[in-house]
Amino acid sequence: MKFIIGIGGVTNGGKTTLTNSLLKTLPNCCVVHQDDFFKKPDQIEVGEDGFRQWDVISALDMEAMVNTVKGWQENPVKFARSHGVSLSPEAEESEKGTHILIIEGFLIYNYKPLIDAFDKCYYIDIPREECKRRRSTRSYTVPDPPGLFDGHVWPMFLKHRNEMERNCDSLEYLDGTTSTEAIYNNVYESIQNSLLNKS
Ligand SMILES: Nc1ncnc2c1ncn2[C@@H]1O[C@H](COP(=O)(O)OP(=O)(O)OP(=O)(O)O)[C@@H](O)[C@H]1O
Ligand SMILES: NC(=O)c1ccc[n+]([C@@H]2O[C@H](CO)[C@@H](O)[C@H]2O)c1
Repeated sequence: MKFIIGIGGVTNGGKTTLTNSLLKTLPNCCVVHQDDFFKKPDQIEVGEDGFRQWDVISALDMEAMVNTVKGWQENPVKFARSHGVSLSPEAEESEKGTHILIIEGFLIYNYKPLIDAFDKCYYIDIPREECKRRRSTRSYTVPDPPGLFDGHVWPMFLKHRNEMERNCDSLEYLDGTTSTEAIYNNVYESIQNSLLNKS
């Protein structure tokens, strides 16, 4: 059985933290991080507002991301091996066993060719001020210029959140201000229930 889990949500909501905990405990579990598909800085458009437009879908090579997901769907055993993920003896025999893929990122529900792939769609939310506070402690490969959060990151987040709600009808919202343990326990239990129902 193949099972694809989406961990979406606002920047700094805790997607990577949750994903890393799930990767440690879910069996035969691979991951695709949307941030790995950002285009190079010189390919990112500069908007009328003067900011490089990082928080839009065209900043990402989504075709390459979808192809990576297809690679896992076609041969999860080969994908796991080439990404250093160890498999249970049962899962080593291709069609036997359960293979899980986590797709993690801030715009994973805003690209139509990806939406149908998900068996489960989680979405982590945090309030604006908490998001701004957490973001100010982070350092990305390209540091945020002054004013980026208020001028680009948050307005784009609001736009995409509306768009996503129109695209997806099976989102499960998670409160990213609760403890990392509480979020993990909640999601782990929900995944176990879904796996039981699918098998
Ligand atoms: N439940 C939580 N409570 C408080 N802080 C948290 C929680 N989860 C994550 N954090 C903190 O928030 C910051 C962002 O976490 P993380 O990298 O997991 O978010 P993200 O959603 O993957 O962000 P991005 O998409 O911008 O990379 C980190 O400093 C992390 O330690
Ligand atoms: N990973 C990167 O290359 C990069 C560069 C510049 C900005 N970002 C930010 O990452 C967040 C998504 O995780 C977005 O809010 C981008 O602004 C990422």
